[in-house]
Amino acid sequence: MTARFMPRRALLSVSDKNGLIPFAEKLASHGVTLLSTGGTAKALREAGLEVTDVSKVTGFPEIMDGRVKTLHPSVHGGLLGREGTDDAAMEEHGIAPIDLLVVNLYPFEESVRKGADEAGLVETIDIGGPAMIRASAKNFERVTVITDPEDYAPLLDELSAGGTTKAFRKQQSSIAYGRTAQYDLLISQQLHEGDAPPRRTGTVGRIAQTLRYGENPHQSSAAYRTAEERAGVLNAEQHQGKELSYNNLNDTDAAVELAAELRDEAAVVIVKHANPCGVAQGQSIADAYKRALRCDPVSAFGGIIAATQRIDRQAAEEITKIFTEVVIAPGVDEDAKELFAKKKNLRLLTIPELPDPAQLRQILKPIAGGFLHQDHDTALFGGELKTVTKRAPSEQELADLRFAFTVAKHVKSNAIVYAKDGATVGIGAGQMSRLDSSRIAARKSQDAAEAEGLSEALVKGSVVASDAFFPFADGLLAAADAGATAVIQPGGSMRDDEVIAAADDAGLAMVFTGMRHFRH
Ligand SMILES: NC(=O)c1ncn([C@@H]2O[C@H](COP(=O)(O)O)[C@@H](O)[C@H]2O)c1NC=O
Repeated sequence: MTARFMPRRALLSVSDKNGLIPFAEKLASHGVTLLSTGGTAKALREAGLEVTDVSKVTGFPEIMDGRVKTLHPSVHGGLLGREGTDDAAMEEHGIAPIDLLVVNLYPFEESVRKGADEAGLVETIDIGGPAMIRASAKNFERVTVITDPEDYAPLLDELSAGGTTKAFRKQQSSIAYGRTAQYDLLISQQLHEGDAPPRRTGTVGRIAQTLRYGENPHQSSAAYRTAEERAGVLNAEQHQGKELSYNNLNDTDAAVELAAELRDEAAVVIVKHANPCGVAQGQSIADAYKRALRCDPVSAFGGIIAATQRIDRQAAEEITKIFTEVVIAPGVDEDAKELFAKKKNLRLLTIPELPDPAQLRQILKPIAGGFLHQDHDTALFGGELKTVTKRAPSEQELADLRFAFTVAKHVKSNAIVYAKDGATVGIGAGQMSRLDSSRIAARKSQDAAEAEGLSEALVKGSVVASDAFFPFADGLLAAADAGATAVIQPGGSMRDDEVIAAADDAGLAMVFTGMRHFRH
């Protein structure tokens, strides 16, 4: 039989007091004596529970606005003392064991979300709480530590079964160290200043969802939420459809990030395998969708759609004409929902707002023995756009160039994006040569035109964006041959002069952005 241990004395010190009273009542009904800190003790007392103030145990008042309340040998000795090993020391110093610690920390994460100033952040750094959590978690042989209110019920189940098992205590200890690690990491990141990378970093998330599998069925997987709680797919409300898979989450995230950059207009992004395969602005979401779909209707089948505005019935009518895996938008009209409901396999998600791209923070990429860290790619241009050809782009070309470059930033490198009238008309992604990306984008545009029965490819009279400079004139000439009239690229190649001369010979207008956007 599994040995169970019934706690006799518990210390409760919680910032989040949700569920505290019924939980404490049950503890008391199991004969557990309650100790508590100021605010928690007050709440318990007001509910009619018998509770001893920690200051009685320490013989010391809570001082410095709560900065020091539980930091005392009577508390830490009570949590750390080993049964059998430390009995004499405890007796000598009059320390009574504490068998159960229930703590949730000062709401530092909330202060970050609310944009608290430095003083506000500092005052919500919990010191005594993590110290007690770590002490108790070390002593899981005897002590149970609860750091999440969601574990109140499982603990009470244990007590009803006669007490906690070692397995339960050890599991809670593991949860507790994960909690303090997450808390301290966020504090460290918030205090970091300057452009130099932090000495230590990483990411600690809290499990949001166990996924059926990872990218492939033989890979186990889960999704984790970090403390940022940024608007996005992990915080979206799902209205219908099966659970999101790993690939759905990854693709939807890519779609939302690009949609966020276009959020000032009605726009639609269609993503497949984390690459956009059709992006367009329009008079409405329905219009934008139809224009985005034209770019590559074959790839769009089974795609992920992100819209920048509410989806109405008209848009839903268009979207439901082909099979789509996920639709995400900042709202969906009721009559549109009715249409989507007929497509049982479509996952429909809403988010209150699209995230502000400037708020994105770090990117971590695991590699053997560690990981790479970089800031998010939040900017678009390095400064003013520079016209480098004899001919300057027209106003319409300029608008399309900006749009195409924004899309190219979100296409896996090498990225070539053709656009016309605020819609992509050819996208070449992920090739090892820029020339191949250019050719693939033009060919896809030809295919799309043929599917529509048009005599010429959609790229005729378009503009073209390249995520990095054209190292040779060949990629640029391929774009000109395909029918592009203007080019946007970062510039900076050793052969810029040759590329500019080729552009002039072909009658192209070309602008340099001064900023590259590799994406791998
Ligand atoms: N300073 C201390 O010794 C200390 N001991 C516990 N706390 C925190 O005080 C909070 C509870 O305070 P109260 O019971 O007064 O509402 C908990 O979040 C707990 O983690 C402390 N506060 C901050 O460090």
